[in-house]
Amino acid sequence: MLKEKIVIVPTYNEVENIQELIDTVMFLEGDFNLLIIDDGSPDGTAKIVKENQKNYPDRLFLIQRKGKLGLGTAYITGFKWSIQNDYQYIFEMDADFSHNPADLIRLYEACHKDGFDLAIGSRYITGVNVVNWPIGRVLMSYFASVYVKFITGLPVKDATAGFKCYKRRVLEGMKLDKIKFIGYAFQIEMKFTAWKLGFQIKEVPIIFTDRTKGTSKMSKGIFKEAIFGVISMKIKSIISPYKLNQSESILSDQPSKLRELEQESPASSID
Ligand SMILES: Nc1nc2c(ncn2[C@@H]2O[C@H](COP(=O)(O)OP(=O)(O)O[C@H]3O[C@H](CO)[C@@H](O)[C@H](O)[C@@H]3O)[C@@H](O)[C@H]2O)c(=O)[nH]1
Repeated sequence: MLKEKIVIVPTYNEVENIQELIDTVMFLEGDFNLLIIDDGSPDGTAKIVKENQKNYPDRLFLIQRKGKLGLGTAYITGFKWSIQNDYQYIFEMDADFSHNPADLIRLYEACHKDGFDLAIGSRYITGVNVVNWPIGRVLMSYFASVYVKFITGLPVKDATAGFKCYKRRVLEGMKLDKIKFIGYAFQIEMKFTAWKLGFQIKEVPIIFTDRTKGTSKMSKGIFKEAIFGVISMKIKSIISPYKLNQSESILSDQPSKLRELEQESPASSID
């Protein structure tokens, strides 16, 4: 199996969605592989992933962490694993079908055919393409993007979007260990860092449909982190401008780097 595309999906209590998600991604045209980062979901999400691995031993992967450590650190763990395993196109996607897996193909094409470094599935290119979110959540999300643009200048209409395709070099070019946010502010920080490093970004219009199964993990803490985080990110970028990661590759020395990764996340196991 060609190690070209890997879709990273963080999960916390997604037992009602995970089986359908695996089936959908595995049957999608284009050979997308799937990496689930589960944070010890008490509802048994990881158990279902493990059962499915028997059918897709070379395409479905699972990293289990011992507790709920946040969306941001889950993705950073997944990015490092994906680089380590030589993937070229690395995707972020939610587990709950708010992102339509069929749109993975459009994100891939924006990078592969059109040559962009980072493709973002965007809700706010033409109006507001969000279905079934309460009006308060839509307004918060929309104005979060306006706020981010006002403070930082980031030329992206959907700053908190969590549906993306990165070319490998974007993630290699970042100092992933310096990414500091763990909630949805992580999504802003990743885009801001890619933009500051000069990568080419394309927003691809998508329709975001609220989950019909399970619950959102949005909290007041996550909201606060985003509000204050944007200001601190902007100040940090003035004090010490972003620079490309100059080490040959963050994972060039594989055995020793693997050891480092294991030491960093002693509470995780990879299947
Ligand atoms: N491993 C792990 N996964 C997590 C955690 N918190 C959330 N997740 C997983 O991350 C995905 C998104 O979480 P939701 O809680 O469903 O997000 P949302 O409220 O629908 O938020 C959406 O909108 C945000 C703001 O626009 C986006 O930033 C976000 O990515 C997402 O698209 C889901 O697959 C969920 O299981 C965590 O601490 N650990």
